[in-house]
Amino acid sequence: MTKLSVNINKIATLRNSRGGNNPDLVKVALDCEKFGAQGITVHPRPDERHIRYQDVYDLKAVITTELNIEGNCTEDKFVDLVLANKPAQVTLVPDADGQITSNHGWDTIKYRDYLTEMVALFQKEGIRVSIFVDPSVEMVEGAAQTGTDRIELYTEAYAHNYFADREKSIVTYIAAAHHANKLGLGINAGHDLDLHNLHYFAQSIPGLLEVSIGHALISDALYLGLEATVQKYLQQLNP
Ligand SMILES: CC(=O)[C@@H](O)[C@H](O)COP(=O)(O)O
Ligand SMILES: NCC(=O)COP(=O)(O)O
Repeated sequence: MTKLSVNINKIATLRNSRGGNNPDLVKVALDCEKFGAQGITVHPRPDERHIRYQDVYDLKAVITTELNIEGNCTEDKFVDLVLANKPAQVTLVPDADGQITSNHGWDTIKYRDYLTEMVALFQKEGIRVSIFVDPSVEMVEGAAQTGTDRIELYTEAYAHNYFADREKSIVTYIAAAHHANKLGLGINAGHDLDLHNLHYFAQSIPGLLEVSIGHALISDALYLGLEATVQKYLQQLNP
């Protein structure tokens, strides 16, 4: 079974646009869980333009499914936040300053020693670690050498090319997934997955444990409502 972790960054973006607490981020997270989501993902960024550091404490106190905190572990504030909250999972994403959204995975070969240290630091606290990577056998190989529990395949390229040629767009992901399975790494995936491209991705990737989805899911909820939307995504994953 592939789990759905709902990324609620966009709810925080909407809330922050008026300075109050509408929509209520914690309530949305609890509702996502009530509607069937098996996890909540947040990706705090240093400028706190959506998820604020305090949000992570507030969420950790109440959610009952897995909390997945994504972000850049070269930021001390991020590392401290993760260690203080001890989520079920931390996903290490190599964001550059001022980046609009995530746009590449870690170079797990160049930064292998650094990542090995970070993985050990989080694992020592009982936190499962996932490293965000491009769909490349070499990057999966490098990730395995860090001791990480999982990788998260960066799916922007797949999503972008899905309508032009879905068979071609998934080739590198299948190869990366086979290699991860061979090395005993768990597989997560995310970025720009939506109701069009999710089912084909989930059925094509062997051993896909979790997807984290935010932008499209929250956008769909404007039309369909949050409950129906979460259920539609769950249906695409595990028909
Ligand atoms: C790692 C990843 O692909 C997502 O977390 C994405 O970066 C969401 O972040 P934003 O909501 O800031 O775009
Ligand atoms: N890890 C990917 C994620 O959390 C959500 O990405 P997106 O669906 O907002 O593109």
